[in-house]
Amino acid sequence: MAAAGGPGPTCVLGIDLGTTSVKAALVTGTERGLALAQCCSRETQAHGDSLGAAPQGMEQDVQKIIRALNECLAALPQQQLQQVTHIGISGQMHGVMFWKSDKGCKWSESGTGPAFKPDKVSHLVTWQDGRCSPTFLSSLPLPQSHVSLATGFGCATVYWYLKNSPDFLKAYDAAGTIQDYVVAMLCDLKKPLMSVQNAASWGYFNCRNKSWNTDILKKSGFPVHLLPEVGDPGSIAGRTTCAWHGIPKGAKVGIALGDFQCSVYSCLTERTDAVLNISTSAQLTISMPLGFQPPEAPDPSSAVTYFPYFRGDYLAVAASLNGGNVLATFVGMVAQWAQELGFQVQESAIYPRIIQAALAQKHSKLSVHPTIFGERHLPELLASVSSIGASELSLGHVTRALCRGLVENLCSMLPVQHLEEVGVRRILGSGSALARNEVLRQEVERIFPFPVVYGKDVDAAVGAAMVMFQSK
Ligand SMILES: Nc1ncnc2c1ncn2[C@@H]1O[C@H](COP(=O)(O)OP(=O)(O)O)[C@@H](O)[C@H]1O
Ligand SMILES: O=C(CO)[C@@H](O)[C@H](O)[C@H](O)[C@H](O)COP(=O)(O)O
Repeated sequence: MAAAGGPGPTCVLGIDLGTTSVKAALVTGTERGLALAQCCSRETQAHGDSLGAAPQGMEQDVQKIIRALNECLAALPQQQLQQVTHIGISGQMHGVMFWKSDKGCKWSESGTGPAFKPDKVSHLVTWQDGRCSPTFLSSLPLPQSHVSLATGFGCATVYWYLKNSPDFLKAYDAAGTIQDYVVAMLCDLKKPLMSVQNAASWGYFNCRNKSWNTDILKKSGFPVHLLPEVGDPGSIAGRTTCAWHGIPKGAKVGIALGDFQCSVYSCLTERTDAVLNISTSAQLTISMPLGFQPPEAPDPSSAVTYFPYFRGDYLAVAASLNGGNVLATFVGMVAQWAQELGFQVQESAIYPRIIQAALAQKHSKLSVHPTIFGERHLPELLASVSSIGASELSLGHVTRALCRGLVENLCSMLPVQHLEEVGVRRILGSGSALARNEVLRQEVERIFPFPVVYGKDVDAAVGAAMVMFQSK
């Protein structure tokens, strides 16, 4: 880990509000550098198809996300939480939730000190939401942003509500990502604050002048009052207004960050590193040269987009919609088939079995193109399987081919040859789906002609904490 920056914090809490799980990490600063003292993760189980009325909608129950957050903090050692002076928060990007600014949560005594629960809040419409069809998106004004607009992006979702359920928006006066919501509750912000990283992920945001496309949005009736204030990644959003799970009142809270950028920040040390993150989704990324500015207009057909990082830097990212979520869907399919055959099998028991089965099958001729969720640059190209030989039908063959297909799909978006041309010398692996799946790691090591180094499965939470050590 990087060395602590100066006399600053000594104990920082990092949080990642991911799509599948919440991660918390306690990072301490010592004279020998930063150290991960404790960590915890809890699955949110927050998904639910019936949560939202929209077709292809993908919403999460904010109560369940915050419950997982509270469980994580309650599981961390109290005496270390009492030493926390800074809190860094990251989370799933693009998504949007709404709340009433004066009734966003209710504080009460929990077993480990004051904690909050959501009050007048909406569900979280996540980055996996598909309610905004290509036809609907093309009916919206053209953004002045280098990021192409896509379904699941906050501004697109707000437009959807404006057109399909305008009364829904009238019930709220604040909006943000789930991580912006948590920052606003901890610091009692009347107006949410959002980092450039998350603003860029919503669409209709100009990263060059760090401002929303307010004129364009206003002309089309967009409720611009819902747009958060925007600040620089790494800046301080405020201080906690009360003790929280033993963390003293007055702890500095960083502006909320993107989970992907924090995963990268946790491990990226050389500009010749490429980072491969496989969590619910998957990303392959390289640093752009200092001073790089993205093009004024995006190329919607490009598989690579430019994410704002820290200190005005950008990352070139192959951001796939198909990562751990494809494996999770495959496991769910196996569980469903077993149930239809009269057997009850827990999904948590299926993961180790399919991984063991695939470890016994070093090779598989099956070819799986795994994009069951499409890709933003090719939304219509769904998954396919080919080269299906009679001897290739075991659970091990299929799992091995599926893991290989996930990695090959990322490489089709950001080819190995390009990595070699820009001087990449090492792959840094992050994300739980990678950390927990040896077959996936084997396929990564088979496909990339570079050494591969792996982080832990709490990378974004550690990255969010590390950012606080650099803050003033
Ligand atoms: N028991 C398990 N063994 C291996 N992989 C798992 C297991 N449980 C979940 N996963 C994988 O981990 C992924 C979630 O990773 P995680 O880092 O928690 O996601 P996020 O950061 O997006 O919340 C799932 O999509 C699934 O593919
Ligand atoms: O889709 C993109 C980027 O466009 C991904 O970075 C996506 O936003 C992130 O994976 C989400 O923030 C979800 O992250 P995770 O829950 O998969 O860790």
